[in-house]
Amino acid sequence: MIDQTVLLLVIAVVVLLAVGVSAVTLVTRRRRGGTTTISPETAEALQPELDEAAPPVEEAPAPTLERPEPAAGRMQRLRARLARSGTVGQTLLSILSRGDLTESDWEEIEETLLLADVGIGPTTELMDTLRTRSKVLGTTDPEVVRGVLREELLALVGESDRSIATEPVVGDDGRPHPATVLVVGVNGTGKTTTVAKLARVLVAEDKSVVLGAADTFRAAAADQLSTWGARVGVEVVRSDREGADPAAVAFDTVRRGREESADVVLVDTAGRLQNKQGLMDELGKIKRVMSREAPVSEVLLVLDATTGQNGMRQAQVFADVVDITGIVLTKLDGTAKGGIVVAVQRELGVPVKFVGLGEGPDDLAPFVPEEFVDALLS
Ligand SMILES: Nc1nc2c(ncn2[C@@H]2O[C@H](COP(=O)(O)OP(=O)(O)OP(=O)(O)O)[C@@H](O)[C@H]2O)c(=O)[nH]1
Repeated sequence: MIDQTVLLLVIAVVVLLAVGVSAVTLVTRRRRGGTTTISPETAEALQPELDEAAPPVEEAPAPTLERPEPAAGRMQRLRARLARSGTVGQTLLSILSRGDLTESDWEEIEETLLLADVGIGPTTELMDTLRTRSKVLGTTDPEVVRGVLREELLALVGESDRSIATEPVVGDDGRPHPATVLVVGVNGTGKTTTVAKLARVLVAEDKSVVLGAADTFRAAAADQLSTWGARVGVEVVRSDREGADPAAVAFDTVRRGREESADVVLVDTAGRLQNKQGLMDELGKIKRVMSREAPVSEVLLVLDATTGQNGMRQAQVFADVVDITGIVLTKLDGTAKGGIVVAVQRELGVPVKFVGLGEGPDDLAPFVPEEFVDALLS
């Protein structure tokens, strides 16, 4: 009898100990954030202890994704930011409206154009056509003069395909791959912010996008891109190691884009001075390595509009290393040197596709020549 009681007591102690150990293990695992699978019976038996031991886990609210502003019409919205560039248009209008222009008036026109960074070639061209047309017209009517100047400035900016590749294409291997866009330029021109802003433009067009943080010199650049990406639900491929091979990150980004069947892959690169041969060679390598996974559809050169002729020299070297297919002219807000739009297109033979008009997330506008010229003359 006593034996039976002792036996029952021992069994009760063992069961209690087993329940206690399971409860402690489960609580510890929950606190580490891991997961485990237990039977429904055990879960039921443990529930009271668990409820007491661990406070209910509060679900983090799902982040609300931003809906970026559609790209169309942005230049119109941001037109006031071109006010400083507009001084060139205003000055030309006032000189041309004087009538019977003297040589000193023409010199003033020339100086205005050169100061606005239009460049020598395009300036001479515009002067010639304006001389001819003003003689033929023989009028000082401000509206007529404005019309002539508008036409000639538009001709100078020129027509071009300013779209960027955003459609997946079928590769030589018969598999589809995303449009891939490599973004390059010297330090501080606004590459990282441009990549982020471009992602927003694409998201606004319902494109799926993967970003690559191949600026591995500056950890902050990858953080910056990740933050911007998270705001619109765009994945960012990056390396945990500072100074990692940027070509490897670029390659992984394209591969990830393929796995995800993304429409577009955008790759940010570190700023590099055009006279550092090693860094320029590295850029060539990034492009080559990316191409192993999918041909590079687009190379965008980001130029700071405020750097004038120096920017032009950079552009030429970049164009020699990686075929540039388009220019993004940043910081066009707050500069009187809007003429760089004309000069850079002429010099490189590739169009300005986007312009940066501020630091806000949607302050990147597709470049529309008519809206640009109208802003200069308003
Ligand atoms: N006003 C104005 N500022 C801009 C524009 N685009 C970029 N910026 C600013 O320029 C600064 C540099 O931008 P980043 O995107 O970090 O430049 P980055 O080329 O990636 O820099 P590195 O990686 O160091 O070469 C930031 O303060 C941006 O907000 C623009 O269109 N207008």
